[in-house]
Order: sequence, then structure tokens, then C-alpha cells
Amino acid sequence: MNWTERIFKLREHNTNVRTELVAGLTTFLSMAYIMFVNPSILGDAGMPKGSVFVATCLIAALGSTIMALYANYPIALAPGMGLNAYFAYVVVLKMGYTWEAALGAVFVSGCLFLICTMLGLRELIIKGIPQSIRVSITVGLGLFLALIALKTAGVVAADQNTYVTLGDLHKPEVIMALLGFLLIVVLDRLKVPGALLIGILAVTVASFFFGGNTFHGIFSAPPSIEPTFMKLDIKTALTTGFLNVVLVFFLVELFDATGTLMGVARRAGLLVPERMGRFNRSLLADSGAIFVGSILGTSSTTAYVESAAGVQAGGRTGLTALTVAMLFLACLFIAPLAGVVPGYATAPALLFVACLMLRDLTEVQWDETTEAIPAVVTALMMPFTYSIANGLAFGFITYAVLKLFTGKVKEVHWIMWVIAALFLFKFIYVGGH
Ligand SMILES: Nc1ncnc2[nH]cnc12
Repeated sequence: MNWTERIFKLREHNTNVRTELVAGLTTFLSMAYIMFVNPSILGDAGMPKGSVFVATCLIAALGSTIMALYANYPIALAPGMGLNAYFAYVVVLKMGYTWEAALGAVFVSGCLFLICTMLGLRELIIKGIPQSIRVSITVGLGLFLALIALKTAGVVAADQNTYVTLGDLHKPEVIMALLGFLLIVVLDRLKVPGALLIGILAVTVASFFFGGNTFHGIFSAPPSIEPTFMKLDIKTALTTGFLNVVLVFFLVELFDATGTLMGVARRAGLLVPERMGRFNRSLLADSGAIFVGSILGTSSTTAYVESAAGVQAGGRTGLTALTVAMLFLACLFIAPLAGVVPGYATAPALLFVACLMLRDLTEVQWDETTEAIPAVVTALMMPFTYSIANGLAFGFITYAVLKLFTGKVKEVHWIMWVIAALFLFKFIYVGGH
């Protein structure tokens, strides 16, 4: 038996090395933007961009490797969008803390997160989440992905009066993205292997002819990680004034990662009773990555919803995540090549996956509004607040309140009351952030 079969049990999962590699490449291409976006966002907080680039690649590689080898899950990790913006624009630029102190807060929240996971608190929370909200997590992730994709493709644009509006459909990027989307749907329907990857590469090739894309070479030496390595300020992070920052990091990390893991694992058919041991391992893998990331010099690492693209391409085991890890590692040296895939080339793949994730809406109990409304609220608030954790927070609170006032208190697991109260307290005390 070869090593891939021994470690990842490919046959048991009805998959093979080729499918897993294609799935890994698909997920990687869908999330590679973080290598460039994260340094840009954290750079706004005064962090050295080159160093953040190295930290981002290293923690994505390390986190995804742990997920691959320890949990055998096809889910990749990287510093999450949302929390990086909170880190830079709220904690550093608005509240006036140093980025070193903000890294310290990520470290402390990561430790809390790991302790919480090891004590089995996360499992308890997951068991207490009602079926309707579980379903809506996948749907909400789908809507969240759709928004990211449509915005990246330029199909949806910001508007001062209406928040969102139609983008400029005459732009070559938008047209290429829309054609790429149709190409992926057709190829997938015709069961062509690697449909998503073909779509991404086709738009990338077209971008050289119609989008003004240029080639900047293949290799480059990585910058030094020294400016952010071990620069975290834990002392400030432990002061009382910093408590709410740590609390926000902790709650968003907890529910963002848990929601993503549940949603993507469910789509991969891995959230079944006989495979729950692996799910519990996946929870440990992502909590460990957060505080290691803060030591390297990046905001909170989380399971990536873009992994759903690889799952759609057939990825079912850790070999998919290991492929992503190796590609992130390689990117330390081939950043110019990775940078050649434009956002509007990966957006069609994400939009396609997003559409498929809405299928779970059929599982909502539509004739029982105390189940259906919290489910819809959860799903809607994810894209509309640009946060998976906020979607869950609104869903939990709505669920608890509706059950309380309709005489259905007994249907609610005690942990749901605790979480709903905690989120209510957070919204009242900390407000929107
Ligand atoms: N915060 C986040 N959670 C899940 N997937 C993501 N992909 C990018 N940012 C993410």
C-alpha cells in the first residue's frame, strides 16, 4: 500500500490521488488571493508587508498540513478575512493600539480557543445547535461566498445610496468572469473532471488577451519574516481595557471556524456519526493554528470557506489540504507566478460553489416559523454583515427569543441559552464590533 493510501485512506473515500491534487489546486487558486490581500490590509495598520506575506504563506501551509495529517480533512486554513480588517481598521487605526498589542490579543484569544476546544466546550456547542441552524450555516456560507465572488468579479458594486448595485457590464473583466461561470456550469454538468480548475485557467489565459494581464516572471526570493516574528505584545493584551478586543477575536474565531468546518464538512459528506472523531480532530487543528500565526505575525487563522470549491471538485481527504499547504509553501518562492491568476478568474468558481450551497435551503422546516425564521436570519446576516460569526449570533438570539415567547422553551438545548445571552451581552456592551 502506498503512503497516500495509508495516510489518507483514499479508496475508502471513493477518491484517488489525481482527484485530490486537482481539488487541492482548485481550493488553492480560490484562496491564493489572501497572500496578497492580507499584507495589504495588515500593512494599513503599519505592519511590514513583506513579513506579513511570509507569515501568511507559512501559517496557511502549517495549518493546512495539520488539518491534512491530523484530521484527514480536505479543508484548508489561512488568515481569515473579516478579522484581519477588524485587526487593522478597528483595533489599530480606530482604537489606537499598536499592531504588536493586537497580535498579543490574537495570541491570547487563540489560547482561550484552544483551551475551550480541549475541554470539549466546542463539541458541546455544536451538539446544542439545532438542525435548522446547522442547515442554514451552509446556506449562509454560500451567500457569503456569492457576495465575495460577485464583488471580486465586478458584477456587484458598492453604491452610496443603495449599498449595492450592478457593476459595469462592459468591462472585459466582468464579461470574462460571467463567461467563466457559464463555462464551469456547463463543464460540471457534462461531468468533465477539473471543471472548476479549467474555468479558472481559461479566464486567466483570456485575461492576457482582454484584461491587460502581464507576466512578471516565475521566481522571487521571499522577504524576511524577522520584522513580525515573535513581536507580539502579550502584556498589553492582558490589560482590562483590552478585554473586549480579546472577546471579539475569541467569539468570531470560535464561530467563524466552527461554522465553516461544519458547513464544508457537511457538503463533503464527512459530518456523519461514524466520522465524527475526525471532525473533533479538525476542531483542534484550527485552534492550534491561531496562536502560532500570531507568533509568526498575522491576524487570526481560520478554516476557509473556499475549501468548498475543492470539495466540489471531488476532494474528500487530507491530501487535498496537503496539496494546498505545499502550494502555499512553494509560493514563498513563486509569488509572481501565483499572482498572475486575477481575482475575476477565481470568482466564477466561487460563485458556482455558492449556488450549490443554497441547495440545503430545501431542508429548512418551512412550516414551523420558530425554526425557519432563525435559519433564514442566520443565512442572511452572514453576507449582509460580512461575517459568519455575526450571522450565527443573530440566528442564535432570534431562535432563543422565538422559542421563549411561543412556549417552546423545552426544545432549546441549555447551551443555546448561554450562547444567545453571551452574544446579546456582546452586542449591547461592545456594539457592532
Ligand atoms: N473569515 C473567513 N471564514 C471562512 N472562510 C473565509 N475565507 C476568507 N475569509 C474567511
